[in-house]
Formats: sequence, structure tokens, C-alpha cells
Amino acid sequence: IDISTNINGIKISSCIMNASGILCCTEKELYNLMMSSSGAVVTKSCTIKPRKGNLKPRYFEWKGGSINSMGLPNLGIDFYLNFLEKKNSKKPFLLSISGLSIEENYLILRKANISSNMNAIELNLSCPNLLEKDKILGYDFSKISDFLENLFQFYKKPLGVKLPPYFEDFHFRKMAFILNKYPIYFVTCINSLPNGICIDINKESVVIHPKKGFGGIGGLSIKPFALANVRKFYTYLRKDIPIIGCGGICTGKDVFEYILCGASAVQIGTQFLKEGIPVFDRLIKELITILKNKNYSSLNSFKGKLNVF
Ligand SMILES: CC(C)(C)CCc1c(C(=O)O)[nH]c(=O)[nH]c1=O
Repeated sequence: IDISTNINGIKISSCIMNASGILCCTEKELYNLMMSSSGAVVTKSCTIKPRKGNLKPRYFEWKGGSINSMGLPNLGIDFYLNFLEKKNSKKPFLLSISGLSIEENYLILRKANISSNMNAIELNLSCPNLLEKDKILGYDFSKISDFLENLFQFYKKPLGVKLPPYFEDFHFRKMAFILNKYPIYFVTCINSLPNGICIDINKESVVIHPKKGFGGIGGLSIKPFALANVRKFYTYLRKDIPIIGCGGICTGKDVFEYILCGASAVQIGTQFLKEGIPVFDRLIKELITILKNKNYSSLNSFKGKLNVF
């Protein structure tokens, strides 16, 4: 049974990898991922300078998943480029970037442009678009269009985008129209659902400190929305742009569902934080069992073949 995948020429031994932001910030965390069964290593979204991030508690687990307002804690682009230069593993690395402004993204990309040892950039479009306070770039279609137009003038290396969730067909079409104009290496759907709140009824309070308790929602409860985003982009994107699914994957069955919707690979966030490194071996085993029972020999036997009726 072959569960490897090929993201535009990047061969990934197993289609299951970590999601940006989860246990992928420090040297030790990146090393552990490099030595694990994760098919690739995705780094925490980085900025030009190291950041401490928001005050704690900034992450909380609830029955339906997770809520976070981390505030982009990371060791800065130079740390990650240096780690990439000195790593001696063949495992693919996706360097996630999330500048605090469009200008900062250009600065980071210029630095990344001279590094040879990463396989691709994962450009986080949930990054804030500082001009309008608390408005994320991913929901400002004209700004994204201008940004990508300028970006691809100078950035010629593999670059994929990580998208926030969309909910209306018009937005999927609009976003796919924009992305289809550029040499996009892959699209990762989705980032956390923005601005949810979780409540502790004993304290009658929110559960995280930053942003008056508002934070991104991840985990099982967002899976239906994440699957829908994968399916929509699989329908509207150029057929040569692979999709990486992310959102609420807890079992091999969830992985199967993403591939059925058209994903070529998947990323594990909340469940990886809950379970740690062993989650990758468990999901691989469960996925292989499902493929065996269905007599599928590889992902391509069923990728995108979701039935409607
Ligand atoms: C939300 C931002 C801080 C602008 C980007 C980093 C990020 C964070 C974070 O660092 O708070 N959390 C998420 O769930 N997704 C993200 O993309």
C-alpha cells in the first residue's frame, strides 16, 4: 500500500504531516519532527524578528477541539533559514511565513529567496493586513491579487499558500481565479476558524487571555468546513495545483475523507498537540487498514472521487 504523495515534484513519503504552528517552533521540536513519521516538516509561521507572542493562557483545549490566540510566537526568519542550512535530513521542509504586513512579507521572502535548503514556502494568508486593524489578508481579495502580482515578479522558488476558511461559493471562485493566475505550488486549506470564543461557566469567563477571549478555532468541530474548502478548491483550482487538507483530523478515516475530497496530503494540528509524535504512526496505520479493506493500492485510486447523489 503506497500512501506517499508528490506535491508538484516534492516527493513526500507519507501524505500525513504536521500543521504549521503545532510543536514546530524550536530547534528541538523541528528535530523531533524531522526524525518522526511525519511526511514533511512544516515550521511555525515566522516573522522578520523573533516574537514572544501573546500573554498566556493563549491556547485552550475543549471537547470540540482547540482555541488559540498565540500571537505568532516564533524564533524569526534567520533562525529557520539557519536551521534549514544545517539540517542533514532528506525530509521535505515547508517554511511557513506570516509577516505582520505585506511589506514584511516581501522582506522575509527576499531572505528566503537566497536559501537553498527548503523545499517550499507556505505563505500564511491569515497574516494580518495591518492597514485595516485585525483584518486578515486572506479576506481582502484585491490586496491579495496585488500582493501575489508583485511577489511573483521576484520570488521564483516553490511557494504555496495557507488559506483561511471561506464560506460562500463566490469567494471560492474569486480566490481560485486569483490563484490560478500564478505558479502556486500548493494550497493548504484551512487555517483555524477566526474569532471564536470558548467559555468556562464556573468562572463565567472566557478561557484565553488575549483579544478578550477571541481566538482561532481548530480541531474536530471545524472538519466539515475544512472538507468543504478542500472540495471547493479541488473543483475550482487548476488541476496542477495540489491541495493539502488541514482541520480536525483525528483518525485515519478523517485522512481518507480529505483525500476523497481531492487533497493530495494532510496536516495535523490540534490532534498532534494532544497526542504528540506518536499521532503520525497511528494515523498511517489506520489509513493503511482502510485502504487494505477497500482494496486501494495508492491515494490515486480514490483521490477526489467523492460521490454525490
Ligand atoms: C493569526 C496570526 C497571528 C495573524 C497568524 C498566526 C496564527 C496563529 C497565531 O500565531 O496566533 N494561530 C492560528 O491558529 N493560525 C495562525 O495563522
